[in-house]
Amino acid sequence: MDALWMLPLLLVPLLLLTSSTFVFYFKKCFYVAWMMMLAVIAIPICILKSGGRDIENMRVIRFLVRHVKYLLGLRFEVSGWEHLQMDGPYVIISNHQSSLDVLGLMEVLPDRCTMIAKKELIYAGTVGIICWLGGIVFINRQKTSDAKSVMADAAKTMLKEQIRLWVFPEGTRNQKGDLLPFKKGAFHLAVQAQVPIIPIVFSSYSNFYLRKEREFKSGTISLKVLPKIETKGLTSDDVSSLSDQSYAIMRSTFLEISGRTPQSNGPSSAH
Ligand SMILES: CCCCCCCCCCCCCC(=O)SCCNC(=O)CCNC(=O)[C@H](O)C(C)(C)COP(=O)(O)OP(=O)(O)OC[C@H]1O[C@@H](n2cnc3c(N)ncnc32)[C@H](O)[C@@H]1OP(=O)(O)O
Ligand SMILES: CCCCCCCC/C=C\CCCCCCCC(=O)OC[C@@H](O)COP(=O)(O)O
Repeated sequence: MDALWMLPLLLVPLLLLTSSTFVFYFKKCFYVAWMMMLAVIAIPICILKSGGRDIENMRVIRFLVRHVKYLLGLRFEVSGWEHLQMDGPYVIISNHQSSLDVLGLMEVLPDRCTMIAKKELIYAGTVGIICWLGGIVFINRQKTSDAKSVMADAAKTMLKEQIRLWVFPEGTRNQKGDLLPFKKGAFHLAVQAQVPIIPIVFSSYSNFYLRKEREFKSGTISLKVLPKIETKGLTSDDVSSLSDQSYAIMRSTFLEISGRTPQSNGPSSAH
């Protein structure tokens, strides 16, 4: 009888665990904290292995991040692996819905591949440090001329050091259920380096992750690697059509693997 007063106390955690809003915030905080902690482990390993900023550190980061999907109840179904089996440098472009994209990215990340990211990420504590150690190229989105010159340098480095770069051409995270119009940087980069573009499409997260509704359930994400798009012989005059071509195939793939039809999703290719 004495223990009866404890019943409400036991009910509180039970209610919390069944509340989807609580699960949402818990999983989000856990994700950030866990990645920060993984970065703490990765930093000394990377420094000991390669002495500082080096693209080879991405192997360490990839290895350490691969289990995180299980902790969040996420699964990735990858198709089109064969399109990544290619020698030499290339530019990967993919849609960008959330910071959770990092988990899918690490599923398919080829060797000698790093990313283009906004410069603010360098201030993200231990994650920022690991991004720097992994050779991530930081751009200032507020200053187009700076971003362009960093990308032009990146084109040279890609060839000199035989590296691959992953760019999110939408330029920002987007969960509107469609792709945002593409920015041109990734296409200039590929044309300047004369390397192929490999599009990779993540299916919509809307069946398990809804920011506004504060829902973060378990879910399966389809990741589709598409055939390369050649840029040999193209010039800056071809950048717009290259971007339009990439947008069209990625958008139709996005709608297809997200279980939607182009007609059911508002205006087509809204550039
Ligand atoms: C253990 C813990 C692990 C943690 C792991 C962490 C992994 C982290 C993963 C991190 C993931 C982080 C992910 C992230 O952080 S995503 C956010 C950052 N990424 C991006 O923004 C990439 C995509 N953006 C672009 O490509 C933009 O175009 C840039 C940023 C370059 C400029 O954008 P901006 O908005 O300022 O300008 P604009 O696009 O309107 O272009 C203006 C004009 O300039 C022309 N132009 C553009 N570029 C070039 C060029 N290179 N050479 C010559 N010309 C060029 C262009 O054609 C246009 O001219 P016109 O056509 O109108 O005449
Ligand atoms: C000093 C502490 C600062 C804490 C900041 C928390 C940092 C996040 C930590 C762990 C998350 C896991 C790694 C995530 C890396 C992904 C970054 C990302 O997705 O950046 C967003 C960027 O693409 C587009 O930015 P906007 O949508 O334009 O905005």
